[in-house]
Amino acid sequence: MSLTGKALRMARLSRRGDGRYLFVPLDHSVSDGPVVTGTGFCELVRDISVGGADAVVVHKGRARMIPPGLLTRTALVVHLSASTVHAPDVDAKVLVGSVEDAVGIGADAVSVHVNIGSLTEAAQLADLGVVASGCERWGMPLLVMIYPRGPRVEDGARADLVAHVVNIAVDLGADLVKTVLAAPASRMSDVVASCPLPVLVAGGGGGGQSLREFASSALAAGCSGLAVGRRVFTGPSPREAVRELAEIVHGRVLAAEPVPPSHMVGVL
Ligand SMILES: O=C(CO)COP(=O)(O)O
Repeated sequence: MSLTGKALRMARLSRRGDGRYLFVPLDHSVSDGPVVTGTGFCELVRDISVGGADAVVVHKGRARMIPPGLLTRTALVVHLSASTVHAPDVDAKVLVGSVEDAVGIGADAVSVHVNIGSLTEAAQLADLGVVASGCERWGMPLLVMIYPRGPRVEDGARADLVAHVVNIAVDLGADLVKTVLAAPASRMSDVVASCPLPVLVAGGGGGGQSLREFASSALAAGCSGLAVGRRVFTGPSPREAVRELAEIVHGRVLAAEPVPPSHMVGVL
């Protein structure tokens, strides 16, 4: 692959260079409410980085609060979509930023969320098209978070539906796709086989499965990675949770890496 902005940034997204990805989304502060108390955010990012995550996913304003020293080994994905639990339609994602915003922040990638089957699917697809064009112009990798989700979707974990939505992301310009783990998890291999791009699965709230079981079943089905948020940052030790996940995703324990000194963490 020749050196382009997209190729260089894509390489930064897989920290071990193995084409596997462990992302920790922290965009829940927009959708659901604060992830941690104000001053704890940088410590959380530090734990996530030391634990071995490949990237964090945050909105642009929060991204500006992360001390740069924390993002030398862990990449930054700026999320461009938003909706909240208070909306009349929680599935109606809107764009709240641009690829140019993300370039200015120094992002390694942007992400966009699309709910196929939602009442505003058409607008979300149009937004994806705009962002994908911007990503091509700027050499910015595009992570598309795409789900069968909305009033017209009876079973959003059905493998054929999941295969359909990931291929929409492929057709509209994604570089990486994030979606739901199909149920049963063994059917996720059909989804992965249908998709020419790396597929990451979202962590979800648990549903009775341990984090290790969830992660192992996703990787066993051929997924290229995970995006786990709540089960990292609501647990007793985000650093240990990330370490455990990194071992499953990358297949080996991280060699001891120096912990960034606290002066690089700063305060909010
Ligand atoms: O990708 C995700 C949110 O953007 C997944 O988050 P959860 O692990 O909290 O479901």
